[in-house]
Amino acid sequence: MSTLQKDADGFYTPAPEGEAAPAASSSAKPEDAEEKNEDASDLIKSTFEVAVTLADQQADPNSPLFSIKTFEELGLHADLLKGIYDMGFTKPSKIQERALPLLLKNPPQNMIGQSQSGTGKTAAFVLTMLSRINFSKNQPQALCLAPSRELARQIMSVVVAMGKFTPVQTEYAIKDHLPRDVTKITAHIVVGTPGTMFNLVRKRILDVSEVSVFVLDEADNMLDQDGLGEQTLKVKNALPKGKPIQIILFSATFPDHVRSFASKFAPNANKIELQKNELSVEGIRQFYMDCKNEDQKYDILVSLYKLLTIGQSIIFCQHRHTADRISQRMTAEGHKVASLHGAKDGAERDAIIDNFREGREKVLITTNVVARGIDILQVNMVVNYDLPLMSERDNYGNKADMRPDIETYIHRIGRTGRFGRKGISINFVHDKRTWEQMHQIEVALGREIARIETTDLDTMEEQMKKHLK
Ligand SMILES: Nc1ncnc2c1ncn2[C@@H]1O[C@H](COP(=O)(O)OP(=O)(O)OP(=O)(O)O)[C@@H](O)[C@H]1O
Repeated sequence: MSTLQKDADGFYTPAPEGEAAPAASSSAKPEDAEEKNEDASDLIKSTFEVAVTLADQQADPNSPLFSIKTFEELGLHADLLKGIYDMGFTKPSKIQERALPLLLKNPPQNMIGQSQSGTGKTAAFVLTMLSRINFSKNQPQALCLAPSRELARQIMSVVVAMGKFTPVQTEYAIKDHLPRDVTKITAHIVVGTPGTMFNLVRKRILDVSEVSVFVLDEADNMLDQDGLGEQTLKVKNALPKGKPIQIILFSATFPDHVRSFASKFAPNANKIELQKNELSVEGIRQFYMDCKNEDQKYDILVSLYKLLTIGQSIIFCQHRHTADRISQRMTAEGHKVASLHGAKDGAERDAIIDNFREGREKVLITTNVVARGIDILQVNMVVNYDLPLMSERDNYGNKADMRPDIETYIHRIGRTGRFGRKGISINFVHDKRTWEQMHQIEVALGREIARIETTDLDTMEEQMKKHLK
């Protein structure tokens, strides 16, 4: 069992002996030393460290329940354990080790949990929702919000898989999903996007009087005042007052400007936080290519096609019209690519992501709509055709893309390198401004982004094969 000590800032960190090595020493491990037949949990063992702050100052961090090493130690119902093992999970990942004992404790406590992309946050909150349902009541008891329908559908697939041996009933709160004449949702767990979830509450189709768990996945995005924050807050404000509701916020990123709002949204939460220099996983090797101009970005993307299809790849553009334009052009030139963005209708979006998930499409050209949360293990390459930028208002109040959006960058590249796997990201830069924006990202993350000559695809292929091996 891990031994924890309190540091000067009041964070609990593992004592030096026994526990996992911190990031610096684990990065010194030669890549080749990775054993090929380790089980999946071993792959992500000790690649990062988290700081845990307990809301309850009296809690004993040395208690055996503070961090678990097996799912059995959680005292879960046998049907849930069966679900976990049926999914092929043998032991908890680091975030699950740390978060689950705190999440499952009674009386329930709020949680603000941060861990890198692809490290198993979903299972932590899904297991919490499932373990808090009273299956004899046919009423919604747990709500989960995500920023996109694609992510809501993926989370639901985890609820269904993990709850396979339980009588759990589920429902979506995503656009155009429920039949128009529906009057009442009786499912135990409802997963969806904030606008649709609020509409269902407002129309009294979704009765929230029995809700006891409220989860925000990609919480920093869900609380962002310029984006989904308003709708998310409306859902929260509709929840019953004077009744304890466990609020759970998870993300790989919590930028400073949302941290204080998150603490108000989930008061007295137990907190699990990453260090600033540990925000991206080590398995993702980052490159950039210096393109002559915008036009050459397209030519280079086409020349990369063979590499893009070695496994699966996601190409991120800043705007929908760019994603459409390059996918139409590539298709016309005989390449097989799919494009996905928020202007397509729900059914089409579902079909596109399902085709990609099943491997029927190998290259997905998209926008930030799938930057967060999407978990497709075969994706080994991410291309930032356009770097992610923050929209800011210019002097005339018009929206202009300016500063690099560090959080979105972390989430975008995190679509590869899932759960200890290896991945590659390539950024296209084409002038001084885009190079500087990329450099700011490099500095913020403290990880090298290596240059690859645009003409040197052989080196790229070599590097890629070596890294992904
Ligand atoms: N204990 C475990 N053992 C084996 N595989 C696991 C375990 N926990 C999670 N996984 C797998 O790891 C992958 C990544 O998990 P998940 O999608 O929950 O990551 P995440 O932390 O939510 O990432 P992101 O920040 O990108 O949303 C999934 O394919 C999941 O099935």
